[in-house]
Amino acid sequence: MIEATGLTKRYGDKTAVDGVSFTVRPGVVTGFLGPNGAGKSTTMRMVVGLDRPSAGSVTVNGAAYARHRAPLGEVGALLEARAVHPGRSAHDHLLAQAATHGIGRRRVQEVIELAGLASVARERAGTFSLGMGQRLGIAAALLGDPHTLILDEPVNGLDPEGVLWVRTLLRELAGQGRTVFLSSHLMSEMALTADHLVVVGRGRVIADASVAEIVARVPSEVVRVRTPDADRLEPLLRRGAGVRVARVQPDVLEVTGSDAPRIATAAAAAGLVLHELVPVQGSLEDAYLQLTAGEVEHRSATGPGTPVPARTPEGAPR
Ligand SMILES: Nc1ncnc2c1ncn2[C@@H]1O[C@H](COP(=O)(O)OP(=O)(O)OP(=O)(O)O)[C@@H](O)[C@H]1O
Repeated sequence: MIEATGLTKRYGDKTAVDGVSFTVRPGVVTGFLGPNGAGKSTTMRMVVGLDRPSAGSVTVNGAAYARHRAPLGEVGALLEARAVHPGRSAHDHLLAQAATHGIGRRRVQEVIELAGLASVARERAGTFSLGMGQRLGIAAALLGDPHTLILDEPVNGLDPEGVLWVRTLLRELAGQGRTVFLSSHLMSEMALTADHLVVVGRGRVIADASVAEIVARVPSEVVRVRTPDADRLEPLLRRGAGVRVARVQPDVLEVTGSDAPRIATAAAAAGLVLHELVPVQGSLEDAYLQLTAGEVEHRSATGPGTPVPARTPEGAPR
């Protein structure tokens, strides 16, 4: 369990984390989301004592990280995957960490195999790809068989097999009753991996709820209608003011600007049969973009809805 209370970090005039309070519970995967610069990494660094809070506090399993006698057995963290001596092999890197924390050689071999590093464990870590470096960072986080895992962007650079491995591993660890706290900018992956989300913007918590609750906050705009009478229903629905209808299959319409009761009423009045009438739920990405719309510090020129500038054949913007 991670408990942050009024956690604050200032760098000079800049308040990176601004009075953040949240609880990360055991037994579930909790995702930590927020735009670039929102304060996620700073918060995670404070959890493991790499940054000292300017105000407030954070505990792991009831005590500040530094107060734990065997911190690697309490918390495993992946914060900077590249924090490895490039001339050292993955095996030696893990062995050195294990030796300084009273962890045996057998556990080193276990995490090497668990992370899929067996074939490259004797190679210099400096030659590793981004994905292999991530695997090594995750192996190091697991070394002490910790109750709590904190992972900053664990799937960054991983291939699809690696992404699936991380997802399965984290869900298994949470299933064993451990606390799993991870950040990622990949919304589709977060939707598959996390049960609960803490969303931050400009250093403050803007949402703390289950994935399902956060997705449900976005009103469904599209209604999917399956009907053998699509040829007659389509023009009927189009008569409604502001209603748009897309024929996505011969017997399926996607309707925007109306709702399920109005569509059902119109169909019934005309004696048309419906086989399916489903409001289509928005994605986590839609919900996240709505939540953080006013919180983005570093907005790209081509945000959602912004036209992409046309390019000349040479590739230069016109
Ligand atoms: N050591 C530092 N000195 C000064 N400012 C810092 C320092 N570390 C972070 N910041 C600032 O604090 C804010 C939060 O940064 P942080 O890295 O925690 O955000 P983040 O949510 O992890 O971002 P990202 O998604 O880009 O990784 C940013 O504005 C950043 O520039």
